Amino acid sequence: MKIKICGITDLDTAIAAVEYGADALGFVFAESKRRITIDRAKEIIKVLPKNFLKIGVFVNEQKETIERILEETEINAIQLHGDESPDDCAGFLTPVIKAISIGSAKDILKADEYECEYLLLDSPKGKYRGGNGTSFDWGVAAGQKVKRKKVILAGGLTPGNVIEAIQIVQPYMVDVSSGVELDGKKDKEKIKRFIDEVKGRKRNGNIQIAR
Ligand SMILES: O=C(O)c1ccccc1NCC(=O)[C@H](O)[C@H](O)COP(=O)(O)O
Repeated sequence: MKIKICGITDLDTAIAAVEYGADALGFVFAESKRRITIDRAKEIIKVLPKNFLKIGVFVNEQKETIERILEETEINAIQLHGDESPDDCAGFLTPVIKAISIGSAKDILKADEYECEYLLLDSPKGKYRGGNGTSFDWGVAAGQKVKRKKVILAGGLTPGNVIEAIQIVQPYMVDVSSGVELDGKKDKEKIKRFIDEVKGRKRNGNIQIAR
């Protein structure tokens, strides 16, 4: 099971998350309380391992802007978290994650229209387009076959609920932001607890992972 920690804004947290065992970090370039500047992202990314998965999160952004940020920052995957069409998601040289808000099972079927490598299932949009700390009904996504795509589960995950969510949805990766924060800031202790839970470091028994 892979783990993405999203909404990284400082080097200390980024390094800690990598050391604890995160597989991917997300940097939000859209309107958000976690928005990061290109310069700050560059400072963090240059310290991270070259092949580590560094994901830029965008909402309805111009393709040229995304490509410029990719070039400047060495971000190596993009997450499109707005109303991007299948055409908007095509033609990038880096892997694309399309985020879909899940209200009902038919929302997952929309995914078939997209040719991207990853599909991120998130709760319906709140004030910003993501990172709202609310979950959707995981039962809706249980056992859904998403053709040719790796599923990333997001939305309201915490160290306390992530194992149940994994058991129900059986994703390829889990993604967390609010659930590893304290007073609106990333909290290293919570990040460690989240990662330890998912990696099974403090648990007895096995969880069945299908993908
Ligand atoms: O995190 C944000 O502030 C954000 C703002 C605008 C678009 C996307 C955003 N985050 C995307 C993510 O991948 C989050 O990790 C995902 O929505 C889950 O967030 P949370 O429910 O807070 O764990």
